[in-house]
This record gives sequence, C-alpha cells and structure tokens, in this order.
Amino acid sequence: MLRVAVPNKGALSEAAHEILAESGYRRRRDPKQLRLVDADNDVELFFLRPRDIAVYVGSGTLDVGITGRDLLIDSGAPARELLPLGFARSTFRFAAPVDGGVASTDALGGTRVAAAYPGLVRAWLDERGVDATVVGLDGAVESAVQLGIADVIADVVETGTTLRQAGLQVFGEPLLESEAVLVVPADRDPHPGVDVLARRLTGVMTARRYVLIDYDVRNEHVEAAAAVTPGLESPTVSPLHDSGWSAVRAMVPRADTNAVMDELWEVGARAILVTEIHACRL
Ligand SMILES: Nc1ncnc2c1ncn2[C@@H]1O[C@H](COP(=O)(O)OP(=O)(O)OP(=O)(O)O)[C@@H](O)[C@H]1O
Ligand SMILES: O=P(O)(O)OC[C@H]1O[C@H](OP(=O)(O)OP(=O)(O)O)[C@H](O)[C@@H]1O
Ligand SMILES: [Mg+2]
Repeated sequence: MLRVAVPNKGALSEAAHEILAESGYRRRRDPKQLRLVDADNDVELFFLRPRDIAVYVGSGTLDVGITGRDLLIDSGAPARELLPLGFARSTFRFAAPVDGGVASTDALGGTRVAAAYPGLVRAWLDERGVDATVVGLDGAVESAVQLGIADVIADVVETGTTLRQAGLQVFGEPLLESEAVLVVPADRDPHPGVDVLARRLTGVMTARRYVLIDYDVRNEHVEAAAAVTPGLESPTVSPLHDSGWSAVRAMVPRADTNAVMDELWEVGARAILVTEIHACRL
C-alpha cells in the first residue's frame, strides 16, 4: 500500500485535498482526521503539517508527499521533487522598510534577517558568502523589523499585500519561485505505486489547463478551422447528416478559449460549444 503524506492545514491543504479527490482518492470526513485508508486505490493517506512532510518522506517512513518547494528546501531533508503541482505558487523574497531600509542584496552583510524558513535563507547566504545573522521565527515575519529584532525579512510573497501593510518593500531577485510539489525519498527508487499517483495528478492538471471545443463547419472551411484548433495530435472531424457540413472536436488551452471561438466564427464555424474536461490521460 502506498503511504502518502498530505498537508493537514495551511495554505497548501485545501488545494492538495482537491487535486487528490479529483484524482479519484477518498476525501477525509473531518479536518481532525489524521489517517485514512483508501483500500480501493491501495493508498493510505497521512495528514501532517506541511513543514514536516519532507522529513517523513526523506526518512523513508512515508513513500511520497505533497509539500511546498520552499518547505522542502528549508527542511534539508533527503527528499527530492518529482512533480510540480501548479498550485500554492509564491516567491520567496527579501524585504526591508520602504523608508531608508536595506535596498540591495549587496548590503546584506552584517544585517539580521528574520525568516520562518531559516534553513533556506542560511543556505542562500552561505552560497554567496554573505555574513548575516538569520533570526528564526514561526510566522508573521513582516512585523520583525518594526519590532526591532531584525533589519530585513525574507518571506513568502504572493500578492505583496502583507508586505505593503507592514511598510516593507522587496529588494533583489527572488531567492526562489515556489509551488506545491510531489516529493519522494532522494536516496532510493520511488515506491512502484508512485507512478500511478503522479499520472493521475498530471491528468488532473492537464484537464484543468484545457477545454474541449466542438463546432460545425462547412466542408470547404474544415482545413481553415482545423488550423485554428489543431488539438494535441489532430482534431476529430466527423460527417454531419447534412453532407455539406462536418463536426469538429479538439482540445484547446483554457486561456485561449475566447480568442479561438472568435477565430472559428470568422472562418465560418457555427454551434461552437465549449465543455470542461474532468480527467484525462494523454
Ligand atoms: N499567501 C500564500 N500564497 C501562496 N502560497 C503560500 C502562501 N502562504 C504560504 N504559502 C505556501 O504554503 C506553504 C506553507 O504552508 P503552511 O501550511 O506553512 O502555510 P501557512 O498558511 O503559512 O500555514 P501557517 O501560517 O498556519 O503555519 C509554502 O509552500 C508557502 O510557499
Ligand atoms: O503576499 P501576500 O498575498 O500577502 O501573501 C504572503 C503572506 O501569506 C503568508 O502568511 P500567512 O497568512 O500564512 O501568515 P504567517 O506569516 O503567520 O504564516 C506568508 O507567510 C506571507 O506572510
Ligand atoms: Mg503562513
């Protein structure tokens, strides 16, 4: 049975539960549940703190887990990233007070850097030979400068709202671009069941990225329309009962949906329908 670590709370948790449910795995019934056996899928889910997941997987106690790339690096655990999962995207950045704070990574020497990811920040500083002190905190790091225990912070930034409210601004390049990732032990072959899990998750991510488009078009315009919707291999073209017309079906990137519909209309397509794809294997 594949033993899977899943975030029990925090920013990763809801989206992780959602993608697993869409991948056909059982949902836990209440948020306090710590373990769930899904015998039909031959998996056992363990609901753990996201910060601890790379530690469990790295030790080999659990076979695979969902965590953040930033948390994986911060842990220093012998686990590796197998598959990026496309949610909980954030950057990890330095920031300092808007008025008169540190404004460049060249000026970090001798400063105190507050962070809830001290391992990640220490490694970044050491790689560059920067002699700064890392002040490890649990969260709400944005308050550390105003409260006088640090000169700069290094933290997760998504919209930047929290930084702005604290009177801070980012400086330098991001230390990291993070997102949720599937992790496996670094020092051994993954459990054979990991392949199926990764394939299912990839299927859901693809299904989310594409829609299915159907339309009717006169036979003489099929080539022009097919060029607008080439699909993955090639669009499906079927005859309609009226022999002058064809029906066409293809996958289209979700982000392009309306532009594609506009172009199809221009080349004479009609009855253009867009539907969701719930799952796929490509
Ligand atoms: N606002 C955010 N937007 C996107 N990702 C985020 C955000 N906040 C945290 N993350 C990501 O979530 C993961 C941290 O998970 P964690 O559960 O610790 O989040 P959290 O919501 O900060 O939890 P808590 O603050 O309750 O400890 C990291 O990978 C981090 O990059
Ligand atoms: O750029 P933003 O969209 O504002 O998001 C980033 C903030 O979100 C998270 O905070 P969280 O609410 O988890 O609190 P914490 O700092 O105590 O973890 C993260 O630690 C940042 O503080
Ligand atoms: Mg947080």
